[in-house]
Amino acid sequence: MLGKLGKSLAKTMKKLAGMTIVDEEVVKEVIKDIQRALIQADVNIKLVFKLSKSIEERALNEEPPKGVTPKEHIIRIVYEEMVKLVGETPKPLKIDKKPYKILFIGLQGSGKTTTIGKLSRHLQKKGLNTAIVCTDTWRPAAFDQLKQLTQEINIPVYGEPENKNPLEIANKGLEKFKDYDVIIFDTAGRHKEEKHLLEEMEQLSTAIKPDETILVIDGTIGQQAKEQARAFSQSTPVGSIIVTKLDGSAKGGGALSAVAETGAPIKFIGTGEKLEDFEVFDPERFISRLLGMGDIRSLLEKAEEIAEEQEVSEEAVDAILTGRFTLREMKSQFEMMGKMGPLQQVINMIPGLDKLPKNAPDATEEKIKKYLTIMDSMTEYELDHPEAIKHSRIKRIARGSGTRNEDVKELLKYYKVTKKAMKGLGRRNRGGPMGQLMRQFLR
Ligand SMILES: Nc1nc2c(ncn2[C@@H]2O[C@H](COP(=O)(O)OP(=O)(O)OP(=O)(O)O)[C@@H](O)[C@H]2O)c(=O)[nH]1
Repeated sequence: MLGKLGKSLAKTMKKLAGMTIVDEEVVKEVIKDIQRALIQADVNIKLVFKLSKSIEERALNEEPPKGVTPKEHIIRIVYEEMVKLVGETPKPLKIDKKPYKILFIGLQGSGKTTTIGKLSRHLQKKGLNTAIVCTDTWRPAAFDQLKQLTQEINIPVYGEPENKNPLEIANKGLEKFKDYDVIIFDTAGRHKEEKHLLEEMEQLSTAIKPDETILVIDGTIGQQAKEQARAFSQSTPVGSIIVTKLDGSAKGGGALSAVAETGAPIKFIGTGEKLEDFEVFDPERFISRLLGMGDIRSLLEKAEEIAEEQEVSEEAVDAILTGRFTLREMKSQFEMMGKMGPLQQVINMIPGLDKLPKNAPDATEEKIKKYLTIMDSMTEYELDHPEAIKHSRIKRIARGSGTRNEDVKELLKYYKVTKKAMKGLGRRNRGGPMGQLMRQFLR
């Protein structure tokens, strides 16, 4: 898969391995490497600069969401920007009528005939009855090539190597295969003049009335793919594109990005000479493989989960700012602690609360864990009414949580001090600077 580009990008991403803070130097170095790799892959220089600018801006300015490491954050940005470069959402081929007619166009040698064999196998595997019509009158051997390619998979091919009229062949084929689910039309890839080739495509398109016109582009031509896509789409409306020969091609990245730039969706890619060297093009999957990361999905899911948890923390902030601060709120704060950093650090950021650590017991990670265990042994009533927790309840809670009475008392003391310090906040405007600050630190 785009061998060299993939290798160098995967190597580049490894540079991020030890990064614990967003290190500007490392980010710049990584961007330089990406630039170099993409330019070598013949990606248009303007696109490369646009991409590196967005990566740099986002990497240095966007705060990593809590719970996402700086390394994961940068990988995610690189990944998202690279996906944009090749088209974002996958556009699958939808076979929604019968017979579904697909017209294949593309220059000679682009891999058109081979790709027709590949697609017919792909559709057949999906349970669709597929047939092929060969209208290439310029290269009579194309018919034999198709027959040979599809022999072992039992797909019928219609053609008349002696007939010089492609429209006639197309119509006959259409009639012959009218009961099939899909009919694929192969066309000529050359003419005496390119102009005539495009005219022939136009005529065929009018006669066949295809449900989909697929342009096959040779991935080794790099960014020239853009011009080719334009030229064809001017004579025949091109529905989608298949980029071939991405195996081992140094310029595949250029071809893919150039095509994506025209807005025509890339539906499949060819990755070898054999019928099975063919895959549905999914920009996200493609880029994760290129960056050498199989687990990018889970990384994105993690970021989404954290975003959801942030919504919960907003609720907690609202509760506090409206003056409600029971053990329940404190518990939910503790539960979010893992995502927010140590309480001490959080508290130190709030003006007015900075005095708290001096007379409050330290809230270390370990203590927070213990406090959570203790609160798990409390009843709903106790969580909502901390003032009701006296002697016998303390004893029961300590026993239930496997802690000592002193631990429960320490937790209650911690709660009281915190509540006192928070009291002043409640009366202030929720949208005021204090509210905003609270929201920020809980984010
Ligand atoms: N490595 C590699 N080779 C491919 C791929 N697709 C096609 N080829 C090769 O490219 C060459 C040209 O492919 P064809 O399918 O004959 O090309 P065509 O576009 O049909 O050519 P015309 O019939 O002359 O228009 C053949 O040698 C194929 O084996 C691919 O994805 N990877």
